[in-house]
Amino acid sequence: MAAGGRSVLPVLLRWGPGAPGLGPGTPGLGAAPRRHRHKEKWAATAPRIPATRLALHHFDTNYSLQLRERWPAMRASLLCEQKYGALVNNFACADHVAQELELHNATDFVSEAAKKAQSLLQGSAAEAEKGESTSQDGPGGGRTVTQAGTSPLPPAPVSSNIKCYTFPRGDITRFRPAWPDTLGLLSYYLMDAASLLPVLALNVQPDDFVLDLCAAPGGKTLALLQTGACGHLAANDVSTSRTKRLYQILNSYVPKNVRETVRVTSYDGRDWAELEGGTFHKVLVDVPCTTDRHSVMETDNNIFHRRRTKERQMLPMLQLQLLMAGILATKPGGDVVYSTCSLSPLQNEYVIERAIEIAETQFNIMTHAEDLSHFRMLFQDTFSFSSDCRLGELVLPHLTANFGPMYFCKLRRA
Ligand SMILES: C[S@@+](CC[C@H](N)C(=O)[O-])C[C@H]1O[C@@H](n2cnc3c(N)ncnc32)[C@H](O)[C@@H]1O
Repeated sequence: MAAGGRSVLPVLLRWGPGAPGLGPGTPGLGAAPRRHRHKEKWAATAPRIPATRLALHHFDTNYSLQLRERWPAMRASLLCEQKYGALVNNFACADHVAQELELHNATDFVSEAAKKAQSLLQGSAAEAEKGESTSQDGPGGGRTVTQAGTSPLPPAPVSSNIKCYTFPRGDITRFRPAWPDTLGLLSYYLMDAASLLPVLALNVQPDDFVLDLCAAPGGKTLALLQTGACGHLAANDVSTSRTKRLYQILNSYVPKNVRETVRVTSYDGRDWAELEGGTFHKVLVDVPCTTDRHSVMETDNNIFHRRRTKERQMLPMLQLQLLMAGILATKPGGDVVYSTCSLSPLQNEYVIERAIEIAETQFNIMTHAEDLSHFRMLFQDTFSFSSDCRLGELVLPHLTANFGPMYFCKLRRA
């Protein structure tokens, strides 16, 4: 591969704030700062509006157009306490953990989905068999075969090594903090349960080489390790302070002999392909985004702070560059999962579409977005999904299932 993440920069730059659809007032990105003669005086005397209010105003403007009558309920959900899932730590001696969680009426939504997938698979196999025998036995059998052939495709199986407990819809019980086992490893990790979906979509297979390009603080890295399937895991994050949190998570949840196999780095992910192009079977690109829920609730590290306007406007560009680096880091035939925790199509489907186009036109790499609609079917008891996504899937915050937002899309490199 001649060109890496950075060398594609001139091409990608055309997709900056000056490009159509990303300029001032563009839905999802907010207005660019305006030059004003009295700006300094204005800035000195204007009342400080908290970043959380700026975020809410921005979302009200854009998401009310995008989501229409569904926005008020989603807005209320974003402003309410979010739900968590308890990712069970398979490395801890935690035999009784599942029992205790089940005693409190929590269920492992991953194994529930796996059971559902299994019964759907058996159902469609039986249907196909029935269709076949009818076609052989009776008159007009050809028609019956066609009917059996049009039944929905069976869903792909779900990794059963990952276990994550959630309380049922409408139940807002909180998990108690995790406790250490005799070796000091914590029993479970509390996270937005929707964050597991990109990891499940990656579908890590035994001995896969896996790259987690934007890994810190490490919830998804930990989930990837729980599969027990990674032949090699590289966890990278440009931020050294956030990488320290990744180390803390590894130290608290993963035994020494396993964490020593994880390669932790702090490179700018956009440069990855220059370092190691085409080497990974599976790549997770969980990009920085407007973190919609955090932005309306927390003042700290808020991307809607006025001094971060430019950074926020450049997010889709950074996301695209990271996704391109992820595609270039993947082996032919390998998979990339891209994810954000934003509702904005500019950070979701548009980034995917542009990446597919650039991979083809600039690098002669063909990629296609995989159909993940079976996720909607398998996980509908736990999450509320959008039905409007052109590519990938989007978990919508809902008052009875207050997870997400979480967008994820899987690209297969030809
Ligand atoms: C959404 S967070 C990742 C969360 C993480 N995957 C998890 O599950 O805990 C996005 C991360 O991207 C990192 N990041 C931002 N720019 C980056 C870059 N150019 N290269 C690599 N990482 C970057 C940020 O430091 C941040 O930790």
